[in-house]
Amino acid sequence: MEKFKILVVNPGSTSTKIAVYENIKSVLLKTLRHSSEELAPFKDIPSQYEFRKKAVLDELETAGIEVNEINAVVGRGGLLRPIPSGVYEVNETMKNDLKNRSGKQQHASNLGGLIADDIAKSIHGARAFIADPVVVDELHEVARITGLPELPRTSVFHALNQKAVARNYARSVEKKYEDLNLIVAHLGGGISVGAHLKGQIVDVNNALDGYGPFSPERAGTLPSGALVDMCFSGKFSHDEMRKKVTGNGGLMAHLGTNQAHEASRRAQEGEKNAELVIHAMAYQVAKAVGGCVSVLQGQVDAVLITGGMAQNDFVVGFIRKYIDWIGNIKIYPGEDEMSALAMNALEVLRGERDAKIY
Ligand SMILES: Nc1ncnc2c1ncn2[C@@H]1O[C@H](COP(=O)(O)OP(=O)(O)O)[C@@H](O)[C@H]1O
Ligand SMILES: CCCC(=O)OP(=O)(O)O
Repeated sequence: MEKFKILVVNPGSTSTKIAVYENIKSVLLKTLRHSSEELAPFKDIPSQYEFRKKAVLDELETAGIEVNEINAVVGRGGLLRPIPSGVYEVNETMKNDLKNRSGKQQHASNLGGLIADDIAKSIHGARAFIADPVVVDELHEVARITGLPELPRTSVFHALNQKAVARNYARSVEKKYEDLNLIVAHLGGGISVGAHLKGQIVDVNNALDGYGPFSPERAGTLPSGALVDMCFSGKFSHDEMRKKVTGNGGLMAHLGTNQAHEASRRAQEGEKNAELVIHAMAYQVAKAVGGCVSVLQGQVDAVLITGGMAQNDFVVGFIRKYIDWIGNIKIYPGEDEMSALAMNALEVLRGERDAKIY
């Protein structure tokens, strides 16, 4: 069987994850965590481009992996226009949108497709892809409506990992994803809680700058009147307000760190405010899960808790206190994004599926 080498590049808000697969076998898997201090010198996400790309190339060099032997580079997809789930070949339209479409709405995942394309271009014959970007949109029409017609709800979340973990669970119980009703809570730098109705994520919060639980670096749902007044107080620029909502909100605002494991350690060492804030974050996650139970009309096969913070029993313990009554809670610590990205690319390289055109 032909052997394909696939480089996976996954820039998150608080990390850069790098992997290399030879067919289905992982030969490199590395998570670089970025503290708020490390990212502070960068004025915005585009200016992190060289830093994140160098991190990827340095890891390959350290691991002794020859770049020229790579057949495909697959990146986590960013803030494109809303699109169906799937694997997409990086093209000029996509690159243009990754650079320009989102305006002041920014996320590190925008760099995934760009870095993938850049590295692939330097290798003879290599291809560049993204898969299940953060804008995958399967919302039910009723879930889109807000109290202002000009501000509908939008789908911006951990689509890649939500789908990958949900499919893993389905495999583990020998059922089809499309036959199950699942609730998936991804607890990363941002937090998303999605209602999966027979394979479609019909409701999910906007984990970036919309609404939902606050997270290590996002403010989540805020009192809208007070937010409007703050915007017009004259004390903050547009960019500063944006940064409060995404980047400097959540644990960052309350505790000065975007690293939940540090916040959790402080809480367990007796820092009362750290404990209260973590409890509050967990409480908001639990309320979102409860909302999804209603969306699924009580027909829930399982609740899956995943993402970086799912590795932490202290955080997960608070959530479970409020949701254990639902039953069948499964924990998937970390994420399955790297292998999901690699397998998407592998299937295209093997000709088992077509890459979609953006
Ligand atoms: N063992 C752990 N305990 C608690 N929090 C953790 C642990 N490992 C990672 N995290 C937290 O998870 C968050 C990052 O989630 P992750 O999904 O890995 O990254 P990103 O959102 O950047 O893609 C950070 O706040 C990090 O501190
Ligand atoms: C942009 C939505 C997905 C998200 O929040 O990802 P991170 O947790 O990696 O920042």
